[in-house]
Amino acid sequence: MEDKTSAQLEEGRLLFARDVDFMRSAVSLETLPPPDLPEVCFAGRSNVGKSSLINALTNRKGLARASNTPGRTRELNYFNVDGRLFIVDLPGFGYARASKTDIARWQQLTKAYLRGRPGLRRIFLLIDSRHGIKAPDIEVMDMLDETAVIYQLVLTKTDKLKKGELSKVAEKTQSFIAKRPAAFPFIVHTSSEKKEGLDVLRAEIASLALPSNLDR
Ligand SMILES: Nc1nc2c(ncn2[C@@H]2O[C@H](COP(=O)(O)OP(=O)(O)OP(=O)(O)O)[C@@H](O)[C@H]2O)c(=O)[nH]1
Ligand SMILES: [Mg+2]
Repeated sequence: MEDKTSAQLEEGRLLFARDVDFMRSAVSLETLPPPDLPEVCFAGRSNVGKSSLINALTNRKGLARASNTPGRTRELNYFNVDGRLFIVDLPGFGYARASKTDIARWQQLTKAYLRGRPGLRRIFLLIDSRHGIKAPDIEVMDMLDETAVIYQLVLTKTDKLKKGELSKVAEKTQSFIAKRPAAFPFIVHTSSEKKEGLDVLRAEIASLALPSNLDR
């Protein structure tokens, strides 16, 4: 994991200490908000912990709807962080308890979004640390490697693993992305449950946001 300076960590903490508001749910590319701010999104297989991580980062339990049932998030949910950045909670891929038509529609929307959204500064691709990188993740990375948007891997639910197990997964994941052209070279380890790795992720996100009012 990347070392952040104390100034970077502080910048991240300050950003997330400010207002974070749910903005809108979009079910089509036409209903996305105008791309007026830089944005980052949380992508990953169903149930990997995208919504929980947004709640943990913002310290707001019910902000993004998390659930035990895979396929909980079905729209692109926009959050406005202090007027400086959008965070987008994406529907998961790889599973959904819904009709085939619905699944196809969500996935088409998500893919179109990931490929062509103006203002999208980084895709955080979440990987369940218990499972590691799976075929559907590779499919998404293949697609992203063809685009100019950088994606960064985030290992989630690290509280479920013993230290030794986690270092093995981390090592494997790190060597996997070393060969990927659009992958950000550092992975982040997080536990929303134990609130670990959040400050590093906050700092990374803050580095992509507009400068704060004070600096503007
Ligand atoms: N132990 C543990 N469980 C977690 C963690 N993060 C999420 N979970 C659990 O994993 C399940 C799925 O979490 P969500 O945040 O809803 O996952 P998601 O990726 O948003 O799922 P979809 O919206 O279906 O794509 C929930 O039961 C969470 O409580 C974590 O850090 N540790
Ligand atoms: Mg979700």
